Amino acid sequence: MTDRFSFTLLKTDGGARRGRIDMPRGTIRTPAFMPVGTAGTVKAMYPGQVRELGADIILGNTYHLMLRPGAERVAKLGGLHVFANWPHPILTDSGGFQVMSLAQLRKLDENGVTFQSHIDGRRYEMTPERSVEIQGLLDSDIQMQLDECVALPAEEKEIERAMQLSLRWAERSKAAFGDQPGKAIFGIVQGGDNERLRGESASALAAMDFKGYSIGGLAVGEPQAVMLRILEMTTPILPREKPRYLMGVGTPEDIIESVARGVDMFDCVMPTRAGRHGLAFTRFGKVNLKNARHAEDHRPLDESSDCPASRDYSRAYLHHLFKSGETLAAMLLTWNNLAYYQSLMAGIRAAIDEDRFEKFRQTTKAGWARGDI
Ligand SMILES: O=c1[nH]cnc2cc3nc(NCc4cccs4)[nH]c3cc12
Repeated sequence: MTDRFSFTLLKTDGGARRGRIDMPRGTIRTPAFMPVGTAGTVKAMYPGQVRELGADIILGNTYHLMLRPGAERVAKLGGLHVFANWPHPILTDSGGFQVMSLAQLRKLDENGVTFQSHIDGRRYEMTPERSVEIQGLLDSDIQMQLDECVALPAEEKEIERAMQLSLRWAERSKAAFGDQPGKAIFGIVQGGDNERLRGESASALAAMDFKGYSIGGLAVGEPQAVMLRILEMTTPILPREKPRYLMGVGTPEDIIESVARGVDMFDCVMPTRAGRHGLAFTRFGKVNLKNARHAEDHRPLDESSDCPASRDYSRAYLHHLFKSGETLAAMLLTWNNLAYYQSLMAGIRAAIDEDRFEKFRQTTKAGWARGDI
């Protein structure tokens, strides 16, 4: 066990990195996928189940938790780990991204962003200092600076304005966080799809000596090629000995291509949200269980899987559950999808350990391309 945050780069294989983050609440094996637990729950899953699948860390959303049940209330109840019965590391977003995508009547200025709750219309002010205070009240292990993510496509001067503001907010967030050895705050690289601005943002943040670096402003609808091009020129500018976290990414293909370009940590609602809507992720690609072609298919999703949801239920039954709107539908497909994502991450980590990442990447992509037989 350790009393402080530390990242160890264990091995590289081409651009892919194998590492580990040691924190007081546990170790995070990288490359890592963080299931999203927005309101203090990974939807349709028990915490113990999420852990059994191999998740070392989950994500919580500051925006949702500050509105309901409230950061001070979570603190009064012992912090998010006690409240949600997840004793392992938790990473929280700063809330800024959700404010801009969910809240009403948002006003952003130098000091921060004021907004009205999408739940009850109450007014809030989010500043770099308040965001860090809220993440502290949640007892978050890995915290994010407050930033401004612009939607693409956008004018260069608009991207520059938001990137420069985010750098000023990075300084303020880091100052507010202070010195907490057992926790970490990450800077967030912005700059849209503009390589000059991305370089300026990454270089300036590297000089601020954060414990880790998030790459923001992506997975906001841009083509995958744009995301990968930005990654290719950004990760080499970030300190090699610190973790890189690509926010909001992604599909299994996005993840494997981003690992190849030096990313260590991922989070995405894809496996959980898509699962609730009938989309199964498997090693032979995606399967839409609402499709009538499954109505009499007695095969499970993947008989070779060690996950009961993938192995012990027929596609016909899963199809029936979705058509009937049964609660178990979301439970089983979320379970399958998170099992698949964690098995993909375990496969990536083992492949890097054994110097066969490129082979793993080709074989895995071929499996998806083969499609669902
Ligand atoms: O620049 C960012 N700053 C702070 N949080 C983020 C979260 C992000 N999540 C996505 N994509 C996944 C999405 C989830 C919901 C809408 S897009 N992109 C993201 C970018 C940022």
